[in-house]
Amino acid sequence: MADRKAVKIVSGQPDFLQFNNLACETAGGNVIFATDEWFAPASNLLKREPPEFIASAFTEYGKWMDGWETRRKRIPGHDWCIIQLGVPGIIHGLDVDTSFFTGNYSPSASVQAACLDEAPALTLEGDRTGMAASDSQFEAVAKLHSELWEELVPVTELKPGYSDTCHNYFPITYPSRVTHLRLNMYPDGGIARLKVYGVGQKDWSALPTQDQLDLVALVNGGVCLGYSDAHFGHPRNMIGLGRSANMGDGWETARRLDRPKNLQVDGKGILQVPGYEWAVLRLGHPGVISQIEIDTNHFKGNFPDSCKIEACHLTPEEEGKYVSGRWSSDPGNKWRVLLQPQKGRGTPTLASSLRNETLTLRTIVPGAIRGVKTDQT
Ligand SMILES: NC(=O)NC(NC(N)=O)C(=O)[O-]
Repeated sequence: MADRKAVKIVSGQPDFLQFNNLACETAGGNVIFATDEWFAPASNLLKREPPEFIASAFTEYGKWMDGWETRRKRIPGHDWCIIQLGVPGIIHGLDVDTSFFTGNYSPSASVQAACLDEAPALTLEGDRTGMAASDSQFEAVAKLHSELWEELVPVTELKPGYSDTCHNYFPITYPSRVTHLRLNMYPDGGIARLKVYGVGQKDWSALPTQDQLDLVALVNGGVCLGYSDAHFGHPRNMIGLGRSANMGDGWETARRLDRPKNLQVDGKGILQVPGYEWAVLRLGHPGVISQIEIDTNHFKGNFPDSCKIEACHLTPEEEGKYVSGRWSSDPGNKWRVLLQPQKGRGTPTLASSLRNETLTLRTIVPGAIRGVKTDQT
């Protein structure tokens, strides 16, 4: 396989950024409680869009900020909020992003985790003014639930929200499934986003084996393990919840700017652009694949010329051998074609041509799907 680029790990950035954001609002993440939301609501922490700063924007509460920002504390205690993950799972890393909070960022933070079958029964309503609850009431709620929480990140100084310091990355080694996080700010201040990078973990034991479901979906534990290019959109977007809102919600590569020197004409006189883009996705569970949907919604002038899907079953050890940037080689001759190359369509979707196509490769029990996307001309 001609490899355009190895998986891109931008130098200095942690590997865990490749995983899914399990707390993102588009994955169903939700803030269920916050001690104070005077300047800006905690729900902003989970927004998918990068934080913004609008110098002229003020509200009746103060400067408009794109994040969670509490008042300057004049009483003992600290501010905290509880986040219900959209996709419960194993967490590999956190980004506490303080973008644009400079004179008002939270100086320190800690993060706790819990696995709760039900959301904690919080007796206090968080309110914007924070006036409804006295500090002792807040402390009572905190204490009530203290046995639920295990420490993921101890109290740690944060860096301010300038462009070169705003990402406060924390690699996490915590082997248990997490459903809820508690983010603590010491004592108060602002944080723009909390990104929770990990892999969803579903309880498969409760599901009948004959049920059809999307094995690669983020909510079912699917994850992108590698790709050739993610210039405009990461391939993990393909496995998000529901249909995409716009092009930014899909996988989009950069144009191959080296095209002119690589153009070839085949035996039939048809122009060919050699090479292709690829992404490797691990399924949430091994299974028999009977249907594939490839949705090119919104990609009209830039949909892929064609695509092909290959599948294989890999043990964790075998996967480990591939992961070190060597997805382009196939030493074990493992990959089998699941979907022969299909011509893409810009509109409305390629899915319409595949939705009814049943692939009955009953002899293959894939543990991964490899999607291969050619570049447009
Ligand atoms: N200019 C500010 O941001 N002031 C205050 N914050 C907001 N959002 O108004 C503060 O707490 O420092």
